[in-house]
This record gives sequence, structure tokens and C-alpha cells, in this order.
Amino acid sequence: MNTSVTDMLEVYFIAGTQDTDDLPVVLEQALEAGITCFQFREKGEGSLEGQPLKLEEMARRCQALCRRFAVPFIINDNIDLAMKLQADGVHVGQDDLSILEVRKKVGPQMIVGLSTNTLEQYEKALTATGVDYVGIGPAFQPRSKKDHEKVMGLDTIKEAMNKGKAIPSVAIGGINETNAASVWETGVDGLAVVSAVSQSENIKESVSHLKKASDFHK
Ligand SMILES: Cc1ncc(COP(=O)(O)OP(=O)(O)O)c(N)n1
Ligand SMILES: Cc1nc(C(=O)O)sc1CCOP(=O)(O)O
Ligand SMILES: [Mg+2]
Repeated sequence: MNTSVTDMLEVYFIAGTQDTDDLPVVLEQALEAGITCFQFREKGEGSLEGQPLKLEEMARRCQALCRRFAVPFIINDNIDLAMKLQADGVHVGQDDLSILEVRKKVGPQMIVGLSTNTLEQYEKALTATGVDYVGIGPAFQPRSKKDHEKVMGLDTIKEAMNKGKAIPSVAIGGINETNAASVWETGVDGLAVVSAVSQSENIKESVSHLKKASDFHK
């Protein structure tokens, strides 16, 4: 991958089979529309959790699509699968394996992302060794996650950005084409979305509206 981590965060699509009836079709449309990163996240009701062979097969299909478009392929939570598939990166949260353990397992090359859900967690991540980018949120009420943390809101995200930007950041939670401009105003490097793309009736239009320089925000 030749893109920088900051560039890859611009429109960061996250999905698993629980989010759509046909993940490969939706992912291909999203890639054609210009997403800059994809995270494979099989989690919760309707996902392939507990079916490792099917899950791996789906991950490989998604990875092949991402490769065709030269878009980074990140795996959520499952470090062993990320290593087996030589994914471009892994994403972990505060309750997952520690960054130290993750980095020990995946080595120095793989992209490692860490979720932060409070100002304190964000500030701590800024000085952490081995973190390539942070997810920050929820920006708004998430649509695709039931057990989410307390909504952080845009004011706190802006406050976090003002504390420092030593590590690239991507906002997450309830982001859509209508509120995207307000999220960009906080100073984050990208927008991570599930439903804004997976549930979109026009993926091409939705992705273009999420982009930083979209005319839609003006
Ligand atoms: C880009 C990005 N940001 C945050 C998350 C959430 O991660 P986590 O808190 O570990 O929750 P799960 O996604 O594992 O349910 C993410 N996946 N991606
Ligand atoms: C996977 C995930 N993590 C979140 C966090 O706040 O850490 S919110 C979220 C789901 C975001 O879904 P949607 O874009 O449909 O609101
Ligand atoms: Mg996690």
C-alpha cells in the first residue's frame, strides 16, 4: 500500500455480513465509489462469528476486492486472522488485546488502530508506542452497534483534537452524509462509517458526500 495512514482514513468503511445482505457486492460498490479504507468486522447477531471457515472465506473475498482497488484491508479484533491473511492492518478497542501484545504479535509493519471513547483515552493514545491511528467516538448515536460507549459528541472530539494530533484520527458513530461536514470541522483526519454506506440507497453519492472536500458540505 502506498497511501499514508492519514490519507487512508478519509472515508473508512466498516462492515461485516451482519450489516448487509450481500457484503461483497456492497463492498465492491463502495470501492468503486472511492472509500479509502475497509475494515472487516464480523460481530454480533447475523455475523459469521463462530463459523471460522465461512468467516475466513468471506474475509479473503473482501481482501481480494480491496487489493483490486489498492485500498487497505483492516481486520477488526481478530489478530490471528489478520496475521494469517497478511492483512494491511488490525483494529482493536480498549477491551481487546493490549497494543503492546498486538504489536508483539503482528510485528512492526502492520497498521494498528486503537479505539478511544473518552478524552483521557485519546490523550493516553497520543503517547502510546505502536499505535498508527486512533478511532474516536461515538460522535453521535451509533446505528450499527448496540453495546456502544457513551456518546462523546463533537465538542469533546474537537477538544481532543486541540490537545494534540500526534497520531492520525478517525471519528466514528452515527456519521452520515448529512452530518459529515460538522465532523470534518472538529479537525479529525477521517470519518468511519457502517450504515451510511451499508444501508445507502446510492453508495456512489453517499461516499462522495462523506469526502472531506465534498461540494455537498458547502
Ligand atoms: C475505526 C474504528 N474505530 C472504533 C472501532 C470500535 O472498536 P471497539 O471499541 O473494539 O469495538 P468493536 O468494533 O470491536 O465492537 C472500530 N471497530 N473501528
Ligand atoms: C463499530 C463501532 N464502534 C463505535 C465506537 O464508538 O467505538 S460506533 C460503531 C458503529 C458505527 O456504526 P454507524 O456508522 O452505523 O453508526
Ligand atoms: Mg474491538
